[in-house]
Amino acid sequence: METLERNEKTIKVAVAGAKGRMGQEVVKMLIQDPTLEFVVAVDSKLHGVDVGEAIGGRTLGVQFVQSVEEAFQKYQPDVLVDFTTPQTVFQHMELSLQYKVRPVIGTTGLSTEQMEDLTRRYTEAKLGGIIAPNFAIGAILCMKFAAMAAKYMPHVEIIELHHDRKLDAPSGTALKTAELIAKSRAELAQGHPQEEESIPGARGAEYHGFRIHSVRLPGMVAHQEVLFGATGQTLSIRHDSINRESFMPGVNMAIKAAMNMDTLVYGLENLLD
Ligand SMILES: NC(=O)C1=CN([C@@H]2O[C@H](COP(=O)(O)OP(=O)(O)OC[C@H]3O[C@@H](n4cnc5c(N)ncnc54)[C@H](OP(=O)(O)O)[C@@H]3O)[C@@H](O)[C@H]2O)C=CC1
Ligand SMILES: O=C(O)C1=N[C@H](C(=O)O)C[C@H](O)C1
Repeated sequence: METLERNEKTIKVAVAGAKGRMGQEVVKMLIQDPTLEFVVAVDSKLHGVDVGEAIGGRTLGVQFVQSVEEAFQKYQPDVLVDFTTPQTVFQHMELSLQYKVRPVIGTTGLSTEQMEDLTRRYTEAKLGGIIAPNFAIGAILCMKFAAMAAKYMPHVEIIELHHDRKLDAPSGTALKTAELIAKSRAELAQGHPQEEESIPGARGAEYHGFRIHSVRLPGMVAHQEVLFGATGQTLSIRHDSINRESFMPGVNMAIKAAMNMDTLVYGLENLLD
């Protein structure tokens, strides 16, 4: 049986959601980086099964355990990478805090209140970690460019497009983009004041006076277009992730950065600037 080499100087990483679309990419990335040690994965239905075999690759000598708590108790990882569901991620972050395991969270769908609560508690505990709604560098640039443009072209709508297995809407990326736009543009109610929807939802979700539209279709991965309008001109800023490898340099960077941080940050841009 082929097994991963163990090295005391590496960063020990646990993965929650390793059987999922993103989790499988994370596993591939971890086993290619000799400075990272993939020690355990979490999946309640697959406990005891080798992760490599479960995701259709070579045997890795790393097994699934039933819960994040079991992973922490048995393997004492330095970092938890989480790509699970909006319903489970908050509890995983509470356990990370309790066991002092640094979280690298890609899972979207945490509420603003949950995020504020976690940020306060992690800061008090001086435990570093990151919640990033998008780990692709192009998506971060899309958000930044959109925030810059909104200052000069405040009429804006966001269209985000994803695969049809996605649970949350709007996407975490669209929400973060919207937050940045709302901060940089003057408050403005867009569209015709007497506008009416003949089919409810036709104009999308309203956020601080502008609209967010969510498209879900098979064949899509992760895409976002931010559209601006002004007299006689429009501007479109678009990002496309055409595969899930696009997120991996960001996840790799976050794992390493988390080891040297003592606060919880929201957004990959916090590690870049
Ligand atoms: N930040 C970023 O750059 C990106 C973030 N995402 C986000 O990542 C998340 C996952 O996306 P994706 O990989 O497509 O989703 P998937 O549904 O493919 O994967 C989620 C995985 O989590 C597992 N899971 C569910 N509950 C638990 C639990 N309590 N403990 C351990 N594992 C659990 C699921 O197992 P089972 O099916 O057996 O329940 C599944 O294998 C989403 O929130 C998505 O928005 C996605 C892409 C990029
Ligand atoms: O579910 C996805 O796939 C993605 N989710 C994240 C989000 O909600 O923004 C990041 C990326 O868009 C892919």
